[in-house]
Parts: sequence; C-alpha cells; structure tokens
Amino acid sequence: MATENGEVNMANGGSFTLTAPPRPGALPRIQTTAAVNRSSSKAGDVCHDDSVPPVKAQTIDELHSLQKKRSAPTTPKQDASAQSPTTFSTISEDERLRLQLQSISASLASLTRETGPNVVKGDPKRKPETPKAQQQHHYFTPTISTSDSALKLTHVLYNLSPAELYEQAIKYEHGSFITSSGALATLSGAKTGRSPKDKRVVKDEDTAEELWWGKGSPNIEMDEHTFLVNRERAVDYLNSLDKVFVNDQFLNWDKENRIKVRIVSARAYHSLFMHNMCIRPTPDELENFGTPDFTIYNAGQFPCNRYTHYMTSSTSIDINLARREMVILGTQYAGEMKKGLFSVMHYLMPKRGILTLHSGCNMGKDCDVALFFGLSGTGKTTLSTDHNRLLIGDDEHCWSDNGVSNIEGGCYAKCVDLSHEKEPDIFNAIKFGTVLENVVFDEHTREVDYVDRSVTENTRASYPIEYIPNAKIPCIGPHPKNVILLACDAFGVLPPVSKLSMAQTMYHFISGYTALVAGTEDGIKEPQATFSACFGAAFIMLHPIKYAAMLAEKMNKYGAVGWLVNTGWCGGRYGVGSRIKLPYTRKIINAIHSGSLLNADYTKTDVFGLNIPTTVDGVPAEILNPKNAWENKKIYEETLWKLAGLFKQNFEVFLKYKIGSDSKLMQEILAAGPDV
Ligand SMILES: Nc1ncnc2c1ncn2[C@@H]1O[C@H](COP(=O)(O)OP(=O)(O)O)[C@@H](O)[C@H]1O
Ligand SMILES: C=C(OP(=O)(O)O)C(=O)O
Ligand SMILES: [Ca+2]
Ligand SMILES: [Mn+2]
Repeated sequence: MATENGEVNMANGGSFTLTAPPRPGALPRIQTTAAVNRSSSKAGDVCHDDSVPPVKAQTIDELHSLQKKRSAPTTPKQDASAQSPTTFSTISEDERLRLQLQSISASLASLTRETGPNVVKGDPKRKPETPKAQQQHHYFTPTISTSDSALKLTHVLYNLSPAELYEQAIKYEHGSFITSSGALATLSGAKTGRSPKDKRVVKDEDTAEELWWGKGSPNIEMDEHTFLVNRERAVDYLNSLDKVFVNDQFLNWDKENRIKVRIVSARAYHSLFMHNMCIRPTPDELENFGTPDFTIYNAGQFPCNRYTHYMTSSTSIDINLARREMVILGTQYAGEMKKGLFSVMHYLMPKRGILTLHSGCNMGKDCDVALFFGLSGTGKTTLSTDHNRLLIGDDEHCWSDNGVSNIEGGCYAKCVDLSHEKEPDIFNAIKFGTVLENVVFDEHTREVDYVDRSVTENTRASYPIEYIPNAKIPCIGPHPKNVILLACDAFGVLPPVSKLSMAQTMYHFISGYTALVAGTEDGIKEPQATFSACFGAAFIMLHPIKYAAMLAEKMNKYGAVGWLVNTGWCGGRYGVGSRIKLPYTRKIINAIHSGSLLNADYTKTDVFGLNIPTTVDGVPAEILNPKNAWENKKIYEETLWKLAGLFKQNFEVFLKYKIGSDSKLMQEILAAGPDV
C-alpha cells in the first residue's frame, strides 16, 4: 500500500487564502465561491474538476425570470385586478400541516448526536383520533431542552411523500413549478454546481494519519472547533425556521454494508432530491430505523461567516468523520449532499475491504457487468442507461467480495440538450416525482426547453432508479467483466476506443483525465485538461493509490478487462472537429459488452501506445484512429504531444508511491503511460 510521507501532508500548510479584509465603510458584496476561487487560488491547489461558473442573476427575482420563458401570444392575459388572492385551499392545508408538524428544535440544538430526536406517532398535543391516512407518518417530539433556541418551535416534516413535498415546494419555494410532464422544476440559487474548493474535512489525530491531505487532495482541513462553529450556525438557522424536513434513508444496496443516513434540510426540494437519490426505506425499516450512522445538516440558504477561521467564501461543506456529521452552508446545489455522502462512503467502505467507485454500472442478459468510470459529463449516466441492459446505477458503486452494489436509490442526469430521440429512457423518467434543477420552461405550457442554458449549463434531473424501465432492483450484480474508463477529450486526440493492459488501466485510472470546454458562452476555445485521480478526486478520502491498488487487485482476481473510451472530440479539437456521435459510442460500448471487441484486430498508436481496433461494427473505420480523422496531421501531432506532456506532468506526483511491497509495479504503470 502507499506510504504517505510527511511532505505530502505538509504541502497543505499554505494553501488557505482568506479574502482580503474589507476597508471600513466599504463592505464588499459577498462573492460566490467560484468568483472567489478564480481570484484567490492557484489552479492545481486542490482538485479542480466540474466547478460551475456562478449564475448571471444578482437577485432571486432575476434568477427566477431566467427560468421562465414568455409564452406564445395565444396565452390569454389575466387582468391583475380580476385575479383571486392566492387561494390554495388554505384551511385544509394548514390543518394538514398542523397535524403533521412537531417540534424538533431541542434535538437539533443538541450537540450530542446520541440524544437525537425521539420518534413518536401522532401529535402528542392532539387528542387520540388521528385520521388514518396520517397515522403512517412519524413525528418527532423534543426530549430535552438545552438552549434558548429550543424555545422556538420548529416543526419537522419527516419522510414526506413526493406529493406532499411537491405541495410544500410549490407553496413556499420561489421558483418551484410543475412541468408539462409532471416533474418539479426548481432553482438551486446562486450555486448551480458543486463547490469543491469549499469542501472541508476535520483533521484530528486519526484523520491526520488516515486521510489524504495536501496538494491535489480534495480534503481541505478544518479543526473541530471551527466545525462546531459552522454546525451551530447551521443548526441555529434551521431552528429559526418554522419547519425543517428530515429524511431517514439508506445508502448501499448491499444490505450487510448499508449505512443509515439522516438529512435535515430547509427546502422541500432538498428533501425530494434525497428521497430520490438515497435508498427509500420500507415502512417497517423506517419503524426500526434507530440512530442514523451519518447526519447532514443542510442550511444551504444561509451563508457561513467569512470571518470564521478557515473560511474563504460564504460557502462551506464540512465533514466531520468522528462525529459522523456534515454541515452545509452557503450552497443550495443538491448534488453537494449526494456527493458529500459519497465521500463518506469512500472513507467507510475501504476500511471493510470494499472499493468505492465513481462509476455507472449495468448488466447484460448474461449477467455480464460493466463499470463506467468518468468525470462529470463524460457519459456515466448516459451510457449506463442502456435499453438493452439492466441499470444497476448511474454514479456511485461499491465493489466487495460479493460483487457490485449501487450506493444510491436514484439517478442524477445532466439534461442539457436532452431529447426523447437521443435518450428516451432518461427523457421518459422526467415525470411526477422527478426534480428538475435549473431548467428553463415555457411559462404557459410548462414545456421544458432543454437546449436553453439561461440559468446554467449544468441542468439536472433527479429521479428514483425505478423510473428507468429496466432497472435492476435490488441494485446489485456479480463481479464486473469490463471496466470502461470514459474521457471526454476535447483535444480530439484520444481514440474513440482502446483496449488497455492492466498497467494501462492503472495509469489511466490514477490519471483520471478528461478535457472539457469550460462553458460555451465564455468563448473559451482552448480545451481545459482536468486530471482527477480515480476519476473522482473530489470525492476520495484516502490517497488515490490506495483505491488504485484495490482496483488492480479486484480486476486481477475477477479477470476484468479495461477499456478507454473517448466520448469527446474527433477529427480535430473542440471548435474544429466534432463530438463523437452518441450512436457511435453506443456501438463501441455494445461491442465491448458482447465480447466481439476482444477478438478484433488491433494496431498500436504512437505516443500513448494505445491498442485500437481496426473495425467496430456500425462505426466508420476512419474515426477509429484519430490520426486518420484529422485533416491537418501536423496540428494533430502537436496536440497529441501537448496532451501527452500534460499527462506526464500530472503523473509525477504519484511516482514516489508504491503499490505492493516495492516500486516495481509503479514503474510498470508509469511505463504504460505516454512516451514523452
Ligand atoms: N458520444 C457521447 N457519449 C456520451 N455522452 C455524450 C456523447 N455525445 C454527447 N454526449 C452527452 O454528454 C453528456 C454526458 O453526461 P452524463 O451522462 O450525465 O455524464 P456523467 O454522468 O458522467 O456526469 C450527456 O448530455 C450526453 O447526451
Ligand atoms: C452529481 C455530480 O456528478 P456527475 O456529474 O458525475 O453525474 C456532480 O458532479 O455534481
Ligand atoms: Ca481534479
Ligand atoms: Mn452522472
């Protein structure tokens, strides 16, 4: 296993840049994280994948106006004076809420997780006969009174159904609407993507030894005290509200290694998102839920205090492994919760010899399982959702001695440019119960315009996995046969498919390359190369070499074959060539699944030394070798060498680590990279 040396740990020392103190009387506007990051931190300090530029709107109303498109003129204009006041059947709704709500404030304010809320049935203030439909709900009641904030009654809406959450969202959350297909469209506010540079982890005696710190690591350190400051801020905020949402759910379909999670949040949208993304307990399982293994306090609407030590912006996502808690301040992007829990799994599971994978996963009729690794936007969700195969999951998995299991209960698809024609299964999953984040729709017909990027490029749909018709439930499968590494290469020099040796698989897994264009509107012509170890450096907790060693061991043991698939550009870089057509990538993936590609004829490419097939059924042969696909061979060569150089530079940091007892394996892995 890798030996972590002191050097790496120390490298983190100077990487915290506090925003410059404001001059008296000239308080600066609170900047969004992305803006702060751009001005204050050097690229490469921490993992830098998929942070999304801030939205253009300055106020909620402006944001909201981006979301709705003017209807066609046929829409009858309503006379404002003739409009009835918002009569949303208030009486029954209020009565319904009153029945459901209970105080949780004392337990929220408690610093001791163990004295969490008691679950009782029904409202203790009410006389016995609770209507039958409501008896199934569970309600919290405070058991202790520890702080002033306990005097404020905060009601808990516990594991509400999607229908109830829709009503809550539409009634109380600005920018929430039902779309024509029945999905709940909503806005995530200023943050429309994750904020990896605001993800902090408490460094204590244990985690200082165990976790990966320093250059390249996603774990920005914070101390226990600062965590408690942020925690108190989040909890006080939640307590100041009239109501909070609580979800009790599971992670990991492998029942032996299942984790119980509790998510406390302030928005119905967040509760519905987690309802979709985590595994939904049966009524019996909920009855016996007990103490959660991990709790999220999501106070995303409320900022952290920028003058708190360690804070570099108004956003902070804080993980405390010892307390088994996560606190979210200053971002409402829902993906922060699911990916935060994924990080936690990246810590807990390897301790049990289970490898966590940032990959999609599906299974053929012959029970052949394929993994799809890749950074955001490379095609994990799209390619694992395959009408001819069973979907095990689109994003987060475990590989144990028993095989693979999905960590989640739902999928989170990018929906920019989505169409029924291109991706029917995902398109059809966008119905009642699905959360649609930051999409633009017609004001009147409520038809979503997936092409519109007014709010963000990173529009998303979150739906329960059973909304995909051929989902494999329970979401588990045997050991993988194929391990497919996806890279969206905007340089256009990686072949559409290559068969990898074990050493090459490790080289590319550790490198975790993709190159995307950083937002079309910014006019950025140069592709941005990103290297994110294990195709998920933003979520790993231990040193990447530890996961890589586990992957090598499992692939060897179960005879899995590695493949590199470029889902990006072909025939030239971004701006010159074009993105490889999805139907072609699907044909390539089919050939991998069927085994036909194993027996194809191969040639070796220069520089990267990749084995590429000369033919693939249904794919034009001239695109299989990028050199043939490029018109200008000279620019092709230059671009190829440039990318190879970037790979080499990125890999240098890993050379001092060992896999196994000596450095032999690491040398072999290095030799499997490009010759530069
Ligand atoms: N050849 C291709 N292969 C895979 N995806 C493609 C391809 N061409 C375009 N796309 C688009 O790229 C995006 C991939 O996103 P997604 O599957 O959500 O990625 P991930 O799950 O890895 O974040 C989708 O919008 C998909 O339609
Ligand atoms: C949810 C995310 O993952 P992905 O893009 O890999 O689907 C994310 O990066 O916020
Ligand atoms: Ca990265
Ligand atoms: Mn995805």
